[in-house]
Amino acid sequence: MSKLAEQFNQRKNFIAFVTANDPDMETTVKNVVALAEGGADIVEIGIPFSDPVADGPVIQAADLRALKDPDLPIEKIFQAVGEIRQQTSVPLVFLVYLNVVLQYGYEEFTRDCQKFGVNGLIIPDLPYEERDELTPYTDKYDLDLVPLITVTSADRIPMIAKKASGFIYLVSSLGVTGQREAFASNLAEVVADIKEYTTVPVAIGFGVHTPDQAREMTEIADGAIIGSACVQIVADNGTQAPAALKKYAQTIRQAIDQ
Ligand SMILES: O=P(O)(O)OC[C@@H](O)[C@@H](O)c1c[nH]c2ccccc12
Repeated sequence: MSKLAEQFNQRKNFIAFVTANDPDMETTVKNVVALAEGGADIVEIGIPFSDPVADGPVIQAADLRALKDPDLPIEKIFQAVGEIRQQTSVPLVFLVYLNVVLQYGYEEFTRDCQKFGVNGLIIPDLPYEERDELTPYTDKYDLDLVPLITVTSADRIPMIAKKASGFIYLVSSLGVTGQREAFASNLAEVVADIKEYTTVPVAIGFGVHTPDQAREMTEIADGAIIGSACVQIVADNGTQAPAALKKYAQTIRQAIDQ
């Protein structure tokens, strides 16, 4: 079983997200470790990208902060992962746009993911139809390629679910990443539908930010994903973010476990 999927055996998962190099790489390393210490089960690390089409204002702003280093070399992000790995075994997933992977090279990128200790990839702009161009490499280097399912992709669920690995990322509602007050009303049905086709765990993200919402999502599914709320804490606290993130993670953990 994959390390990501295995992580869901113990308890409902809290999956946190931070953008790499926001505000700098040293803080990113500390942020990921702090989130794990606070109770995050999996951490997504966003690779900053100049045209993050699926992202709302909070993560777009983080990408801008991260990219003030004009040519942020991906190697620097891999090195940071190596440093994180010396401090925690928390499963790590890269949230990366396809162009970044293409530029670096499918073989090289997936190889380095394995080498430095990344467990999976989420590629929001990878069309399902092109998934198989990458799976020879993700299989070779033992990485999970986490698919996204939207609440409107009902007829595609069987096809996507059958090929999923790690976990399935269920998008809570239409639109870009960022905080929302309301989610699609049929989330529980979509989860039930997915579970007819696979035993791969399902986590819900997009718009989750309060402890109550996190709990609500883990009642419906196997995990809750929180991105923009974590990134906003980084925006507000800069290099002091690790302590603030740890505290936030503890409140989410408590709400999920209660
Ligand atoms: O920010 P939110 O609304 O909490 O959603 C999670 C999300 O940030 C994270 O998983 C993510 C960041 N960038 C993305 C792009 C596409 C899909 C998902 C993501």
